[in-house]
Amino acid sequence: MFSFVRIVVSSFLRYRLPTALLLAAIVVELAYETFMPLSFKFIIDFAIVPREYTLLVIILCLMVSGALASVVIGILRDRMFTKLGSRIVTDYYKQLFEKLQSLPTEFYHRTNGGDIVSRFNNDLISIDTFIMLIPYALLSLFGLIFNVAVLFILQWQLALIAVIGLPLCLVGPKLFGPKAYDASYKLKEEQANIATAVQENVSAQPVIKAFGLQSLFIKRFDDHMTHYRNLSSRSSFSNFLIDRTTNMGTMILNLTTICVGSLLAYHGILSIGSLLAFSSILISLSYLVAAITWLAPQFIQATSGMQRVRELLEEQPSIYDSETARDLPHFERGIEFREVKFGYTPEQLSLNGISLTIPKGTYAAFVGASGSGKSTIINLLMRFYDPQQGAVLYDGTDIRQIALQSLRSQIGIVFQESFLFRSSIRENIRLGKPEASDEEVVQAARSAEIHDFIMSLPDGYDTDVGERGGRLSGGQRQRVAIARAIIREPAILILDEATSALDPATEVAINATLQRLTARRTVISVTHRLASAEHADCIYVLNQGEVAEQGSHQQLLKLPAGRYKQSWQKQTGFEISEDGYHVEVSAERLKLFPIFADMDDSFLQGISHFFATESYAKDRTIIHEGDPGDKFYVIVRGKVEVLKKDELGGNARVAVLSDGDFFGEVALLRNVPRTASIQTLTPVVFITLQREFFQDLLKHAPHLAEFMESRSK
Ligand SMILES: Nc1ncnc2c1ncn2[C@@H]1O[C@H](COP(=O)(O)OP(=O)(O)OP(=O)(O)O)[C@@H](O)[C@H]1O
Repeated sequence: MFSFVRIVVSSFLRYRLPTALLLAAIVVELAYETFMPLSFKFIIDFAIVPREYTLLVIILCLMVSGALASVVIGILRDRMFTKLGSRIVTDYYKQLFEKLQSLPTEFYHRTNGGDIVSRFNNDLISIDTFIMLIPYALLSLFGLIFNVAVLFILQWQLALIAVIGLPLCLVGPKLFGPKAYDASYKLKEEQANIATAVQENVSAQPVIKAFGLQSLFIKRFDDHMTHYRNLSSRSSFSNFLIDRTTNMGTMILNLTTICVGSLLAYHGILSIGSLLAFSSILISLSYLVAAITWLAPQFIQATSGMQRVRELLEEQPSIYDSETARDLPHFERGIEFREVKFGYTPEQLSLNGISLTIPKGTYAAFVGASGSGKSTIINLLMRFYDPQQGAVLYDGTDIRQIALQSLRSQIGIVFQESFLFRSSIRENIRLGKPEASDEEVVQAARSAEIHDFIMSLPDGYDTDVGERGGRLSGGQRQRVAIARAIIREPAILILDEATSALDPATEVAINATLQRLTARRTVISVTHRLASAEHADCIYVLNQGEVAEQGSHQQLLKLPAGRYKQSWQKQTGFEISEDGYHVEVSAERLKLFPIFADMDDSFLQGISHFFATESYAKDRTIIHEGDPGDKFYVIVRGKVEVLKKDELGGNARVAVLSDGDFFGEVALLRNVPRTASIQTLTPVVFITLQREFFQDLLKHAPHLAEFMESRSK
């Protein structure tokens, strides 16, 4: 609590003049408010009883002008304070937001989005509410001190009783304050959990609907609510107890002093005017104590809110410019990974001793199965993380010795799903180079081959792209993202699965654009789709965090039984029509599936005509665990995840499948329930074969039917 007061005081001290004026205004108001009850003594004892008319008029005039001055000064103070208070609060918002910009990717991987948002939504708002009450708090606190001082001037014995009794009022806050603080802090944590749960639930609606998980999530939310209810009632009850016990204290105090005061007045020890002044000061004291107890819960909420805000402000970024960091001069020679070992967690290495060099002006592609470490290469190249061993070097300089801003300003990156901000197309492109002229924006859009489309829109470059770019198609979004990356004329262009989430026709078109754009540039591409890497100068095939093979497409195809060759064979053999709605598969390719491996070519030729093409958007559940199985699926393009129900009723990912992978072969032979659910992670094109067609064909080849049966047993 003291640190909260210290932080608030230091925030005010940054604005010394307005703070000094504010305090002066408060002193004037206090003087008037304390004088008011005291006026009874002067009016009765010095003017009415001795019948001093002139003095009476002077006192009344003083009271009226004092009231007027107090009102005017009060309004000025309100005006001044609202400006000062909101400036201080916006400073906190800014500090927190700036902090978020400085925190590394690793922080965002381990922190819930809802928790961060809740620090803005709940914690800063409780601080805001209390700061706006500060003048009121100061008036109440200093009012208490001023009034007690006046009591001593009036009658010290009686004042002593009041002062001894005052701590009675503080018993409640002392006893219940820590409990209220604790409950308030936990309540805020739970509010953050609820925000996270709601945020996750909204994003996961397609999965929730597809798997019929509504009741499971309602049950989980109920658990949150039970916890929230308990914490909320604990927090409020502690605050009520503080309020109630303080009021009891003031009641006892008032009663005692009024009784004693009346007895003193009866015996002529205290004048009537003093008794009246005394009791009205006591009444205002009770109001002040009530005000302070009303403020206590706000103070407690703000203190626990400030604790959570400070936790975030004190978060130490793991990636920052070292004191010796220098700007990277224009990128000239190349990038080197030297014996790089890196793991996101101590238990698992995601890159295990990577050594390679990418010379300037070349195209390097990283390919490999899901989880092989492709994205991790980019995370280290961008210095989102630092390696635990070895080093990443640009032009021979360790990346840790390069100023981050100068490094990233030379890199343009296109992600798999490029985030567009809710503003115009022009502004989205310009984000790549904030100082770019309109001509440069148009030039970048032309290079990304989206200028004509933009010009066909009624608002052209001023068209609002909608939330996350939702008013544009996936391909258009990606082209805007390409324009955003190249407007800065980056020395290095990074493509992180840049075309993987697109439908086949759009993918082909954007790959063609990229091929034109990437000529003579240093390009680093990460992709699971080998066709996108075919033209690279060097392809690195990653396997479990190591480079398993490297070389050009032709060199890699020559490696006998090489990983690349196998993956290439797996991903090729499909002919996709231009619109992407029809896929032909060759008999040769079918032979690579174990179920067809021993069948003769003419039979496979026959089967190939019975494959249907099916396309699905991202986040669709195409197979539910337990459903009857009647189809064999081959992924022509795209990624799916295989999910199995866990003990808690949720779905656990057991594998990720991509181009050339297949599932459900047993469904060709008999009707067995699906053993897992399949959900698309990107738009996916499948070819599928129905059991009834396959079985019909088998009828014409009885020897194969027998063979298949024997294999399946
Ligand atoms: N933030 C993270 N925290 C912990 N482990 C991670 C994290 N990101 C990736 N990993 C792990 O590191 C390994 C390499 O992951 P990476 O994302 O680089 O693979 P990838 O080849 O890009 O896979 P994909 O093609 O599925 O994106 C995987 O085992 C993955 O589980």
